[in-house]
Amino acid sequence: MTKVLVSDPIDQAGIDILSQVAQVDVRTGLPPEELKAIIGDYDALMIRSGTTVTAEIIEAADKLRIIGRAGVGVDNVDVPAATKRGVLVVNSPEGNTIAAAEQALALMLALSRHVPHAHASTMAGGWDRKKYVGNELYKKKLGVVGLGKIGSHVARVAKAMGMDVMAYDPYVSAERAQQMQVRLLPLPALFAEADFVSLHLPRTPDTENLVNAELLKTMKSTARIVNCARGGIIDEAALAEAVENGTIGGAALDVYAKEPLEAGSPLRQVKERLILTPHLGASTEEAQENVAIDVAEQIRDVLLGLPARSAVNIPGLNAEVMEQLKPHLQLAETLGQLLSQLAGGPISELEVRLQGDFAAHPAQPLVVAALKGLLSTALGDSINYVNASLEAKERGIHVLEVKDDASRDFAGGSLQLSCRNSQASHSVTGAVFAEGELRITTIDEFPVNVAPSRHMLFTRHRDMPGIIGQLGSLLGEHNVNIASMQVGRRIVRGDAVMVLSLDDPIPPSLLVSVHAINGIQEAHPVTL
Ligand SMILES: NC(=O)c1ccc[n+]([C@@H]2O[C@H](COP(=O)([O-])OP(=O)(O)OC[C@H]3O[C@@H](n4cnc5c(N)ncnc54)[C@H](O)[C@@H]3O)[C@@H](O)[C@H]2O)c1
Ligand SMILES: O=C(O)[C@H](O)COP(=O)(O)O
Repeated sequence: MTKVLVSDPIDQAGIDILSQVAQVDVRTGLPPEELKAIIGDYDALMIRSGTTVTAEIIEAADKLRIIGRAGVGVDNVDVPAATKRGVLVVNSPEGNTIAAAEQALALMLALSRHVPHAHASTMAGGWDRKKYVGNELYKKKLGVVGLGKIGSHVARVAKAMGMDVMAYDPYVSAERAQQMQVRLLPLPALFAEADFVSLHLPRTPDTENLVNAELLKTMKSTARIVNCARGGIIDEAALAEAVENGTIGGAALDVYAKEPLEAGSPLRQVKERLILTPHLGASTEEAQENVAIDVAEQIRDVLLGLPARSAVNIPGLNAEVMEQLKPHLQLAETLGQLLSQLAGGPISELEVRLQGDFAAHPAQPLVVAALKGLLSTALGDSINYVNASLEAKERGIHVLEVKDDASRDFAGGSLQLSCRNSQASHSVTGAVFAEGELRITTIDEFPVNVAPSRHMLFTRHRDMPGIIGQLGSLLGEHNVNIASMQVGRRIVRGDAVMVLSLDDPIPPSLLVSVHAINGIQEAHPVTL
């Protein structure tokens, strides 16, 4: 029975989808040791930010095929460790965009009007109208750091509220900023000019403690900062001090370097002009339903053998590409399998050549598929689209991609894989014919026209009378049935190749006899 573990609170809509294909166990708040102890039973894991999926947990996950993050950030998953193990990681890149943007806007408004403190004071019996005089957002300068999905929505709404919006994002073009009517500024200038700063960038080694004591000192003493992105981007001790000392006008945080926020955090000591929420950016009913459905559908699909649409660790190979390129990927994988069996040993170089109309397709997915096929002979089921490139790199396979749209051998083009190792080089070419039918069209540059089949035998031999008959009789004597046979040669009585599609595999003892036939130089049994 396929089993899915849900280890964080997930909307019921997601559980219902998973239940269509698997037994779903919801066990939230598991300590890491307990998660490690049970993960080996599960085919899929669905999480939010509450579960940390370490390399140790992935190592213990013998059956795990997919980790689904019902949200955006996968910084709580050791993605390289998952990739190495061939475990797919998927997320929901857009399901909570609006929720997170609205949380940032809510905190900006709450900060500028002292909403939480005024509420607490009123609830405590007070009626302090003077202390809580605030500021308007209208005509104030907002600096958005990270103009991605959430940052862009914040910028749009802020503009509609009459704010003057500036942004810092080293990866956003001037055209995009112009389209959004946002001024792009360097980070120091943005911090110096802003009345409000809202952070919407990921936490990476580059962005860790990006907002430190030094940068805070450059802000206006009335300026306020909001972080609904990730903890660790702001130095929390420096921020607590800057708010306490009046270096800046206030701050609102939804995310923290360590979550849950530690009891002894200096942030908890700040009494005024600081608002803290417990990572609620994505916590709307709408966003939770969106991300749960988005990720549960992907887990369901992957468990059914279908591609995922938002895979984090196979960039460029989403469901749409997989669907469009299905026969082409299948061809690349088949040619990879065939090539590795012809080579019969380690390969140091693989060339993937997209010829004619094939060159119009993106090369990367075809390279990944070719590598998966190539490595599956040695690594079996442990190799997949997730870890194929990494495994190839670790094995020192140098990959060359070539697009040659001038070569016009077939309508639709062709794909050629060539490999080199210390002893020899081999090449195979294939094409996708009408109705997605696959064909092997050359072997070591000899022309053939063969549909791949489960069991095959490839020979290199001298083109001379009697060889085909001898081989046919030999296989017949050993009860190996030949489904089809083809010979490819470039010159009469020169070197030739023979391709046999067989109904049965060739036993090793029979292969010795095949090699013994006079004129046969090489014989490679192939299983696809
Ligand atoms: N508080 C929450 O509950 C919550 C919810 C959703 C997302 N998030 C977080 O919000 C952040 C933004 O999410 P998104 O969906 O908009 O992501 P996104 O990928 O669409 O946008 C991130 C933007 O940051 C920019 N960026 C990267 N490095 C930068 C740097 N050094 N300086 C400035 N900009 C940089 C990127 O170019 C990109 O435009 C992420 O960290 C995400 O994890 C938090
Ligand atoms: O990255 C995200 O999607 C947000 O931080 C939301 O996290 P959550 O799913 O734990 O609320």
